[in-house]
Amino acid sequence: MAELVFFSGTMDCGKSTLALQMDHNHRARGRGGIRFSCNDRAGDSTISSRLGLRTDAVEVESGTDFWDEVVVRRTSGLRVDYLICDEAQFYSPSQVEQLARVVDEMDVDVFAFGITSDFRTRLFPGSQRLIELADKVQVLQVEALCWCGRRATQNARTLNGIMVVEGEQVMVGDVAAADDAPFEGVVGYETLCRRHYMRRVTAHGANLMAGGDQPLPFDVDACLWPGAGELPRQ
Ligand SMILES: Nc1ncnc2c1ncn2[C@@H]1O[C@H](COP(=O)(O)OP(=O)(O)O)[C@@H](O)[C@H]1O
Ligand SMILES: Cc1cn([C@H]2C[C@H](O)[C@@H](COP(=O)(O)O)O2)c(=O)[nH]c1=O
Repeated sequence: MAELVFFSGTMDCGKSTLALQMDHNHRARGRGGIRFSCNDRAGDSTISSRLGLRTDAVEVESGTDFWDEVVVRRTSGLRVDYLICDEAQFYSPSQVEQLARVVDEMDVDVFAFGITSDFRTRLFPGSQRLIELADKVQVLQVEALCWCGRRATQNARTLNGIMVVEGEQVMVGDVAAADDAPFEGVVGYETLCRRHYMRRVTAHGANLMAGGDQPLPFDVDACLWPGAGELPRQ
């Protein structure tokens, strides 16, 4: 029996890598699938992994109807046994409902991959609907880490390395490597543990507080930015 599975986690925990691996494994056994993505960092109509893999995909737009996408291919004789749905946090709730219908009424497996919550810790509407409807929600085994070494559970948005809590929900961007200096005016992301998210301490902020010459991690938990410790307002 087909299933709707949501593989979820923070940014940079290996979701797109797993999406490409699952597609490869199913295809290698003769199954037919369609790859979808939405707003991938590498550009439209692409699934890209930070491990270096990159494959073409159908770009999901606001008018995309997953039911029609499967029907059109099956009608023209193509085999569709499964869908790979990357960046699924950006799909609309009604598109997620279409995915559930494709599973139940066409017996197509749907493997969806996406981040659960946004830079304000709020669920993306697409992720919320997936959590509500999925047969299984699987948290990825590879843990993204906070600069302090704890498991990262939050995706912070940064500007010049400083965490921001105001802005549009959707802003395509990437996480920086630990030794990259934050670029002037560039919006980025950083995975943080809840404690450092709540206190708004990014790696850059922690380095500044440590005087810049002390290797991380160190104990900055007594040092707080003004406003840190408050939950970001909606
Ligand atoms: N140079 C590297 N060597 C080994 N693993 C890497 C390297 N760069 C990235 N990775 C792995 O790739 C993961 C990110 O994979 P990716 O599929 O792009 O994540 P996601 O789609 O969840 O944002 C990292 O957590 C890390 O495990
Ligand atoms: C937290 C957050 C993230 N995004 C964007 C940034 C990236 O383009 C994607 C996540 O991609 P990944 O493959 O999981 O790294 O989402 C956003 O638009 N808004 C946010 O709040």
